Amino acid sequence: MNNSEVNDVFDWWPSPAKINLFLHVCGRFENGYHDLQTLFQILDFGDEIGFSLRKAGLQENCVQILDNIDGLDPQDNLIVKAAQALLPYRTLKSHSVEIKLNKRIPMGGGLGGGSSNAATTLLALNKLWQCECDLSTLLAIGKKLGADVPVFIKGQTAFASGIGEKLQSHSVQEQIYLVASPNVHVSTAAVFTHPSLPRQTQKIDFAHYKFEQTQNDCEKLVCNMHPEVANLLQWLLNYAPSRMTGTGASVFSIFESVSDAKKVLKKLPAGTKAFIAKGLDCSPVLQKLAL
Ligand SMILES: C[C@@](CO)(OP(=O)(O)O)[C@H](O)COP(=O)(O)OP(=O)(O)OC[C@H]1O[C@@H](n2ccc(N)nc2=O)[C@H](O)[C@@H]1O
Ligand SMILES: Nc1ncnc2c1ncn2[C@@H]1O[C@H](COP(=O)(O)OP(=O)(O)O)[C@@H](O)[C@H]1O
Repeated sequence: MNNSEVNDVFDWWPSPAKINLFLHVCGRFENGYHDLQTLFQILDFGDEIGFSLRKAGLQENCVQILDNIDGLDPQDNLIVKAAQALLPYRTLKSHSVEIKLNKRIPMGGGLGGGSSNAATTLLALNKLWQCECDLSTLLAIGKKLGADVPVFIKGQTAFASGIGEKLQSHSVQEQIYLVASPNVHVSTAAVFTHPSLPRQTQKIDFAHYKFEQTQNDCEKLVCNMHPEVANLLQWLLNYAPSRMTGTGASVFSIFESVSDAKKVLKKLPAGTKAFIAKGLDCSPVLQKLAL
C-alpha cells in the first residue's frame, strides 16, 4: 500500500445522548407506529465517532467499523447503515471509510445512542465525502434509519410530534440531569406492541408545556415489566423530580447544580451505572459543522 494514499488520522465527531423530558402516546397510525408528543432534550454527554477516509487499501465503496459493539453484527450497526445509505451521494467516488467508536451511552436505555450515532455519521460523512446533501435529504435518509434520527440531524432540543419527526425547537431552562441505567434491556418494540400501553393521552399545546403537567406514558408499563426500573425510580424520587426516558430503561432526575447531582450520584445503590449531564439547546455536532 502506498503510504501517501492513506490518511491514518481519524477525524473525531461528537454523538450526544438525549432524554425525553416527557413522552405522551396520543394514538396509533395504520402502519402500527404511534402518534407521540415528546420533548427531546439533548445532553452534553455522549459517544465519539472517528472517521478516516481511505483512497487505497480498502475495497472501493467499503465502510468498515473497527470498534464494533459486542453481540451486534456490524451490518446491523446504525453507523454502518447510515454510511452505506450515503454511499451513492459521494462526489469523492473512490473514497472508502474506516470508523472508530468510543461508546459511552448505555445501549437500549432510551438515551438515543444508536440514533445519535446514525445522525452524526450522516452529518460527518456528508461533509467528508462532499456529498452536498441538503438538510431535507439527510432528514429523509435519517427517518428511514429510525424515528429518533431526525432530531439528532436537526441538532436542537425540540418538541416532537408524529412518530417523532415533526420537530419544533425549544429552549429549556439550563438544568443538570443525573441519568441512571438499571441493568435491564427494554425492547422499544415490546413496549409499543403491549396491550396495556395507554394510547389515548390528550394532545397538549406545546406553548403551555410544564414538566409537572406531563408524564411518560410508557413508565408504568415498563415499571411493571421490570421491577429494577421501578425500584430505581422510586429511590431517585426521594431526592428530586425524576422520570423514565423514552421506552426505558434509563431514568433521570433534575437538579439545579452539578454539586447537588453529585451528592445523589454518590449515594446511588452500588453497581448502578450513572452519569451527570447538562442539557443543551444545540447539539455539539452543529458546533463542529460550523468550524
Ligand atoms: C419512542 C422513542 C422516544 O424517544 O423511544 P426510545 O427508543 O428513545 O426509547 C423513540 O421515538 C423510538 O425511536 P427509535 O428507537 O428510533 O424507533 P424505531 O427504531 O423507528 O422503532 C422501533 C419500534 O418502536 C415502535 N415505534 C417507534 C416510534 C413510534 N413513534 N411508534 C412506534 O410504535 C415501532 O414498533 C418500531 O418497531
Ligand atoms: N451504533 C449503535 N449504538 C447503539 N445501539 C445500536 C447501534 N447500532 C445498532 N444498535 C441497536 O439499537 C438498539 C437500541 O440502541 P439505543 O439507540 O442505544 O437505545 P434506545 O433506542 O433505547 O435509545 C441496540 O440495542 C442495538 O441493538
